[in-house]
Amino acid sequence: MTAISVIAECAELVDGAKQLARRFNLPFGPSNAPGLQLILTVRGLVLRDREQPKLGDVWVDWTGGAVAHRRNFGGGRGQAVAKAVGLKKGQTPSVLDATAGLGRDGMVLASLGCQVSLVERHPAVAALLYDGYQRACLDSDIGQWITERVQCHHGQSREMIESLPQHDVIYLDPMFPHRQKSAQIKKEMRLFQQLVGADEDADAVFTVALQHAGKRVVVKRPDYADFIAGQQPHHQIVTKKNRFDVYMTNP
Ligand SMILES: C[S@@+](CC[C@H](N)C(=O)[O-])C[C@H]1O[C@@H](n2cnc3c(N)ncnc32)[C@H](O)[C@@H]1O
Repeated sequence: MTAISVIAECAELVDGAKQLARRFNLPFGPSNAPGLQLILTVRGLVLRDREQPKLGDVWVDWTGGAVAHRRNFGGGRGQAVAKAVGLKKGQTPSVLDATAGLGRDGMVLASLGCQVSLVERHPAVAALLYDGYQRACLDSDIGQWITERVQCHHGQSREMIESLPQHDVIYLDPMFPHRQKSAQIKKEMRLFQQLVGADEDADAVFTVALQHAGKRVVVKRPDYADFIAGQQPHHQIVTKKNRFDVYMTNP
């Protein structure tokens, strides 16, 4: 795993940054530590590569930017991810997003009315996710429904799937090696890949998900990827770059 340390942007944030480091079991400081840094700033928690600052910062912002744009103009229930989980008029399934990452897909589903449990195992990604969640809960536009519909969990999804109450849908979007040359991959995604690496246990998580999902398991894959665990889905929703393989648990 890439080395990562937590630091504060200014003296007033040092206590908060130390608390965060303890909560996610990450080292605090020093400010010149090599590798990646989680920096607590006045606008929120950001991930930065000290040696490659041009890659920019990664953070979770559900109130503005691309996530808000997708929420407002992304196509609502017509979006592929919504169709894949079975969102229809009068049907808003509960979703356990077992590979939450920065929570973008989960957020789309919550904005459309689903109860969403986000599960993320990587401590730095989970810290970014919690930070974005806490800020979103306080937002005057989206805070109320975020608080009512979204829960964040830090842990291994196999364990969380077994311990959380049953959800209608288990959603999986494991990291998949990119086919493009690295220069073509979005800078943010490069930083994220460097941090998280490959999700080698995806097939095992899928097997547990099939045993526990109330209605279906949905797996997001790049268009060139094989089926997860070599298993043919019951149906697929295909977009330009991705597909959503849908496995019904009671076909
Ligand atoms: C491709 S990203 C997901 C992106 C996400 N769908 C989004 O919209 O932001 C995959 C994430 O799943 C997490 N992950 C993979 N396997 C996991 C597991 N078994 N338990 C918990 N988290 C897992 C990885 O750490 C990574 O952050």
